[in-house]
Amino acid sequence: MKAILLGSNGQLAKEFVNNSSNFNLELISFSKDKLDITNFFELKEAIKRYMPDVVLNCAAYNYVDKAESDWQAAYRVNALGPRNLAVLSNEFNYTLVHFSSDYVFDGTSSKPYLIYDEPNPISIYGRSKLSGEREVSSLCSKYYIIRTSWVFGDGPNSFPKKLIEWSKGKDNLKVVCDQFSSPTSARYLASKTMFVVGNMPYGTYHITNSGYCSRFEWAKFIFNFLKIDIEIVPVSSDEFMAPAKRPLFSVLDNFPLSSDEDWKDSTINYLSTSFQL
Ligand SMILES: NC(=O)C1=CN([C@@H]2O[C@H](COP(=O)(O)OP(=O)(O)OC[C@H]3O[C@@H](n4cnc5c(N)ncnc54)[C@H](OP(=O)(O)O)[C@@H]3O)[C@@H](O)[C@H]2O)C=CC1
Ligand SMILES: Cc1cn([C@H]2C[C@H](O)[C@@H](COP(=O)(O)OP(=O)(O)O[C@H]3O[C@@H](C)C(=O)[C@@H](O)[C@H]3O)O2)c(=O)[nH]c1=O
Repeated sequence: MKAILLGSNGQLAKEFVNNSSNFNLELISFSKDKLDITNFFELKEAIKRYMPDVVLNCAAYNYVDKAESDWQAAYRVNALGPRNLAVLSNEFNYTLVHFSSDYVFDGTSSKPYLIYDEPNPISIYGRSKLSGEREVSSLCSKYYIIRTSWVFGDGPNSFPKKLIEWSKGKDNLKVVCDQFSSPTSARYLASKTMFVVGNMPYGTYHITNSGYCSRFEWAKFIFNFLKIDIEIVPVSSDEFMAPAKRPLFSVLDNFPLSSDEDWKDSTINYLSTSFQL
């Protein structure tokens, strides 16, 4: 299967690139510098040139706090970019694989969100991602929208890597204990996405690792496993006065898919390879 991948320097993108032969993908990948998804004409040229069967859109504006002020950039990348890709999917007949977020939900539910539950984002980032979903589902027919949560993988932007940075030079670290979701490894997400593309009808899916935890529990798990001696102090989200509100409970029910790998196993695999234990 010939595929174009966009946003190739991201966490998820790297998993597709590194495992392309296992996934049977003849992959042509572009970083933001080489191909910007907000540039319709350059996108069209690339699509016309390579005529892919599939486009994997791993490009996104993921700066949740910054999006509150820099909202035009968030909508440009997370909504107008997917619009370009959806329009071109109709013209060139490729399947569009687009990724979205648990942050499209408001987090007030007491049970995991189904694909049929009504989104109600509470941040600009969440609204921009929901707008991207709507562009894709309304403008093209051959699409997969895949929502996921708390992705960790290669690169400095994953929560585990941020925790290590935040903890440097400290003997205690405050971590929020009132936000719950499923940490999801980029590796698992890429491989389950390929299963969906090969086996499931078009539409919207939830793909996450199984189980869930608070950010506090996840942090404790990570520092324990890495044997880093630091006190992790549970605090409420209010204590950080972050510009963007986060959903408090954004666990995604993977129905009708199964979720085959627990977040703890994925976290251990990731820590063992990323920190060369
Ligand atoms: N990370 C997470 O916790 C979660 C992510 N998701 C979604 O999953 C998908 C993959 O996320 P993840 O791998 O973590 O993302 P990353 O932030 O790791 O990677 C996104 C990539 O997109 C690039 N990019 C930004 N703007 C453009 C543009 N205009 N054109 C082309 N490329 C661009 C970025 O480049 P640069 O860095 O140079 O800007 C970056 O390399 C995204 O859709 C994301 O919204 C959903 C839930 C959770
Ligand atoms: C600095 C600091 C922050 N925090 C908290 C505040 C805030 O709730 C959270 C911020 O961490 P992050 O920046 O990783 O979180 P955030 O950017 O909100 O992560 C989200 O990213 C987007 C892309 C998604 O789609 C979501 O699924 C989710 O992964 O961490 C602590 O608990 N302790 C600290 O010392």
